[in-house]
Amino acid sequence: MKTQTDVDPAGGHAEGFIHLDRVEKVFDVRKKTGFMRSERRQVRAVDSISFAVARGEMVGYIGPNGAGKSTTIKMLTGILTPSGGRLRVAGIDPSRERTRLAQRIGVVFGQRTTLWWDLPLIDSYRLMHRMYRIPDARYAENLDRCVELLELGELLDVPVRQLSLGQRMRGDIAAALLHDPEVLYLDEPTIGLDVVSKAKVREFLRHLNAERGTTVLLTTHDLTDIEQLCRRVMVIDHGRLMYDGPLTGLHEIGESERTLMVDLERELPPIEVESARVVKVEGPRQWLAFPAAESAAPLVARIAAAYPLVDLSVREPDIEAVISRMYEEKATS
Ligand SMILES: Nc1ncnc2c1ncn2[C@@H]1O[C@H](COP(=O)(O)OP(=O)(O)OP(=O)(O)O)[C@@H](O)[C@H]1O
Repeated sequence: MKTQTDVDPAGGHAEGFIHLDRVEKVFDVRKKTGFMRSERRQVRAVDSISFAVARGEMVGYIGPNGAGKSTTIKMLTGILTPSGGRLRVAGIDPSRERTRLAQRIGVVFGQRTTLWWDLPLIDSYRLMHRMYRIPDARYAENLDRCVELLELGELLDVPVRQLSLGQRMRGDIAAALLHDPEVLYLDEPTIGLDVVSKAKVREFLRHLNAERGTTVLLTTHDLTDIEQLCRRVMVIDHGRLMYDGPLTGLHEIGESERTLMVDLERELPPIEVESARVVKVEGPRQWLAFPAAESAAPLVARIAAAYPLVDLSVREPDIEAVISRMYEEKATS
């Protein structure tokens, strides 16, 4: 399997800024097997995973439900202790020095908030200012930057429970960055957001990574997040690392397909065009599947030249489909 390693400026291989060496996490679970009876079972949530992420990289960490993504992130923050292997973040062993590490990392869980529900947004930030003992000047500078880039100005005095999901998510991202962390873990930061909010979050993360060199590990079910933000993606399934490389390579391995949705001026028979096939027609709207590794631009040009095209959009394949194709490929090779 292809693995990227960290290369130090002197030219040799150095330990990654985030470094996992055969890390494991096994949970002991009790399963009821009858009245007053239960059985002990072990769940291997993370199974001998090794990877290195260099400082300043923005990496996608994807996989189906229950694959082991959140467990990995919890070990990287020190919330969970690995059952085996070696793990370091910025040279720190997270489970041994959780408090020291907290000063250097930021975490955003899309499904949960770290903000105080009943307080205005700004009060949560003030509390974090104290909790993290952020020097006043640095706090003011970081807050100003986040307020500007995440468009939070009008929201600072609004209680968190009154914010929309997209506003709350931007508020949470700012909260994770007030203490200037070198690493940001994002677990589903765009889940449930509308198109405009997703675009704002992605734009901000791109800016953060480019301007501040923040190392980002991004967990998502939305492959568009990965496509727009990460040059490198790691795929985990059943606790094991299945792939580590560029997203295009993943599409090639899985021979996955993207979908082009086109709106025509009127109802027409299925479009006939090279390297794509119509999979659905509904009135003047048609859906075409085409290889995910190919650019959509020449396909769109061919359709526009031959058909009365009004509008279009491209949808990425879902992660589950890509991964099941990877398995099919393995089974037949
Ligand atoms: N505290 C726990 N006790 C027992 N089993 C757990 C615990 N936490 C996670 N697991 C199990 O470990 C496996 C991996 O779970 P994990 O939450 O890491 O997956 P995930 O990839 O984050 O999934 P999702 O995308 O659904 O959030 C699952 O089988 C889950 O049931």
